[in-house]
Amino acid sequence: MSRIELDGVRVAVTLEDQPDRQVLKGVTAVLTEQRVAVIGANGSGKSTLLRLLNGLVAPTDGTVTVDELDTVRDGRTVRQRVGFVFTDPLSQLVMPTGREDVELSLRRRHRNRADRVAAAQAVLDRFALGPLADQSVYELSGGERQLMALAAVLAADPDVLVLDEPSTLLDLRNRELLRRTLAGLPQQVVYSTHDLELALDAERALVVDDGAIAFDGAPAEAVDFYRALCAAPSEAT
Ligand SMILES: Nc1ncnc2c1ncn2[C@@H]1O[C@H](COP(=O)(O)OP(=O)(O)OP(=O)(O)O)[C@@H](O)[C@H]1O
Repeated sequence: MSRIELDGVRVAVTLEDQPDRQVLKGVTAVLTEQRVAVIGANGSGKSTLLRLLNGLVAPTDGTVTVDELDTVRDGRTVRQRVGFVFTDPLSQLVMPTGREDVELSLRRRHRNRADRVAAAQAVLDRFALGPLADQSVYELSGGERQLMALAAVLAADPDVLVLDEPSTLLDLRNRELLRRTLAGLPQQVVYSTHDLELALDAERALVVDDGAIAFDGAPAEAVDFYRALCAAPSEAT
């Protein structure tokens, strides 16, 4: 399993009315479990936390390492090892069709075209996406695109898979397919989700609240903590 370390990570952004808006306020955690879920309210900082893991977001202060590789200094290598599945599949699917996208992901593993084509077909079959593989990605439904984006990232066989709200667009059957797929993956998987059932599948769950890790532990307790947090009157009211 990989070892992900966040050490004193602060992420600040500059907004017109807030020159030093704190999106993450000093996050420290070592993630070694195979499946880690990140839950929390809208805007709490979950996506930002996940984006740190493959260098899509750089810490303003502190460091993030994956197997001792620094996500900023060794960003290119980290991105080869850490696959990232975006919430919006269209920010990810860069080729006209799903098959081409999956084949693109496989170019590093299979230099030979025939091997690449066969491997792409195997990945597409795993998600029952073969019949949709040659359609324009713009003609696919949101859920089909989401599965296609996951297939394309998995094709590259990353050591760590990071998924930002992977089940948002999926119907019940495809959500179950996603759950089975994540449960069966040999690599480390870190995902954010508003789907609390999906969160319960993890071995460890982080609850993010207002840019900080408010709870870190067993998923069932994390879900209880999050429910209590949501039930508590907000400070703003
Ligand atoms: N680059 C940025 N510039 C300005 N604000 C940002 C930036 N990145 C994140 N934020 C703000 O930081 C907060 C946390 O954003 P983030 O996307 O991490 O939240 P989230 O927990 O994933 O939310 P959701 O559940 O709605 O997807 C939000 O208020 C967001 O608007």
